[in-house]
Amino acid sequence: MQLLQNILKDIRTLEVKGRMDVSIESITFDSRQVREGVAFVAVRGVQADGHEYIQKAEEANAAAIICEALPAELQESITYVVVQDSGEALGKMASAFYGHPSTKLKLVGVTGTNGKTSSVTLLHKLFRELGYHVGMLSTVQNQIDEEIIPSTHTTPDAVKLNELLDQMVKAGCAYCFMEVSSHAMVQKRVAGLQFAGGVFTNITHDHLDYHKTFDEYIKAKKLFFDGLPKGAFALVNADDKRGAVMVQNTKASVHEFSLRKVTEFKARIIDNTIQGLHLEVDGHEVWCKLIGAFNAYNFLGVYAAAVLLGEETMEVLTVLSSLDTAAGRFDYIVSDTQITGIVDYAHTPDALENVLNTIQQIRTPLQKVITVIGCGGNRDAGKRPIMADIACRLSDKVILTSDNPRFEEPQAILEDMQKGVKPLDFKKTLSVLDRREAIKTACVLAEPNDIILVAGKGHETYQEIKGVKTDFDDKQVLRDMFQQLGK
Ligand SMILES: CC(=O)N[C@H]1[C@@H](OP(=O)(O)OP(=O)(O)OC[C@H]2O[C@@H](n3ccc(=O)[nH]c3=O)[C@H](O)[C@@H]2O)O[C@H](CO)[C@@H](O)[C@@H]1O[C@H](C)C(=O)N[C@@H](C)C(=O)N[C@H](CCC(=O)O)C(=O)O
Ligand SMILES: Nc1ncnc2c1ncn2[C@@H]1O[C@H](COP(=O)(O)OP(=O)(O)OP(=O)(O)O)[C@@H](O)[C@H]1O
Ligand SMILES: N[C@H](CCC[C@H](N)C(=O)O)C(=O)O
Ligand SMILES: [Mg+2]
Repeated sequence: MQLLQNILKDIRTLEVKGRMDVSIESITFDSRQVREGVAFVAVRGVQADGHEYIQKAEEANAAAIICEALPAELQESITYVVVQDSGEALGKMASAFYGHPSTKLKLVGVTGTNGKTSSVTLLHKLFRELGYHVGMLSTVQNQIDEEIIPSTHTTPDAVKLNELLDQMVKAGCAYCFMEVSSHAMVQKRVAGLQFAGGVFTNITHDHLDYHKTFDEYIKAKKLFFDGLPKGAFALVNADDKRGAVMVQNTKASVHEFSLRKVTEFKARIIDNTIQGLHLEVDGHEVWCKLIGAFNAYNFLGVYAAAVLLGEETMEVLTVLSSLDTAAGRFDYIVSDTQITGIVDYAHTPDALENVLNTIQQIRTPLQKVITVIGCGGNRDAGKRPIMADIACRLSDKVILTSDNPRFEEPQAILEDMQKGVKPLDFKKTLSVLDRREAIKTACVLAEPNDIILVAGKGHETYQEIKGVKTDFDDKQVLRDMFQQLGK
């Protein structure tokens, strides 16, 4: 319970109608959650405008309504507050409501197209091993030490986010490592948070359904670094050509890591095998369980962040070398006939290319590569033909299929992908709409020692069709098919 005036202390209000000393039991941006004592914040979204639900919030006896424009008629019993940007106000209000939890631990955000989950998972495991209580917010799951809290978004909404940070503070966490998505930046889900540091992994094609242009997508990611305070660190991958742009206007101290240039933190890949990476990091030789050149970036970024947070170099490298990454990232099983089935969350062109390049680097000339790939519905359609083309270029056989069609027609998504298949590759490509059947087909086609890559869903344990999620786990399906087919 908090007084409205305390929650709004750091927010510039344009107009106030009613008492500011009312008690607020909770904050919501969803009229369906409004009860007596609740403050409703009207936010403009993609599907709807929260301002259209102000009447619903009034009917549900909201204590206060925070909005960008007042409704025509006001209720006596409700306090109305007009702000410039209600999304930003929501973030700051949520932070104040929970007593600014982000200032009571060290909060580090990781942003970029790929590698966020891998990085925060490694950071969480590393700092646990170093003896700290640690929180994590990620696409796969949120965590407070070993307690798992299911996650619905890569970056939760501002209210949930501050509630989780508050729980972390109460559990004695010294750190929280979180993913910061570009959607979160545009929607100001992290407004009002105090970050101790930020990490940029890379930026490539994704989410253009939402951001419209690549420039807008870059701007969304850059906003995160623009907002970092003095005293925080801004750590960027200098091998990504947008690394420098990210930190152009930041007040934080800039640090770089690279595999190709001479920067403060640097690494070199000595060997890259299915057992893991052999690296040289800042002059020290290390082996790690992570697979693929792209994971050398994740390893180096995590190492650099830990050193910037004051940890000792050798201790960090020793612990990191023993860690696994997140579930569903280059996760593999080997069948009785030595077929390797890899499950990976590559759902962007860059990720798919990286994973397939890794497979090409570690396979023997006799091993065929069979790729099963789909693209999500109601998401960036531009990446569909590109991903199909990459799959064809780097595999011996490709099975195009479905990946969370959501509200789109699976067949239409498949046709978008097929447009990327070059005539020369028609022969190596099959389209199998049903994902289970597609994985089965890959297993039927595979001969002993071959490699099957099932890409796009990684850790996900469902298939989402028309708003309904049904159980589906790529790794389990692979296991079942190997067994069923006696492979
Ligand atoms: C496109 C997008 O990001 N949408 C998010 C957004 O919803 P929206 O803008 O569609 O909201 P809306 O339906 O237009 O409604 C506008 C406002 O009216 C309110 N409303 C609506 C109906 C009603 O009856 N009453 C009411 O008050 C809503 O609560 C909302 O505040 O705000 C919601 C609340 O925070 C999010 O749950 C929702 O995430 C949807 C489910 C989603 O799928 N988001 C994905 C794309 C996403 O956020 N992904 C990123 C990145 C993924 C990655 O690459 O890792 C993530 O961080 O997860
Ligand atoms: N540093 C990296 N650079 C390029 N590709 C990567 C990198 N790390 C991981 N990948 C690839 O991207 C996929 C997704 O990785 P990860 O889950 O860590 O990214 P993410 O940024 O969290 O993605 P999302 O935005 O969906 O949450 C992996 O399965 C792998 O194929
Ligand atoms: N976080 C990503 C996940 C995509 C995963 C893929 N399986 C799909 O459903 O498109 C997104 O929301 O775009
Ligand atoms: Mg993620």
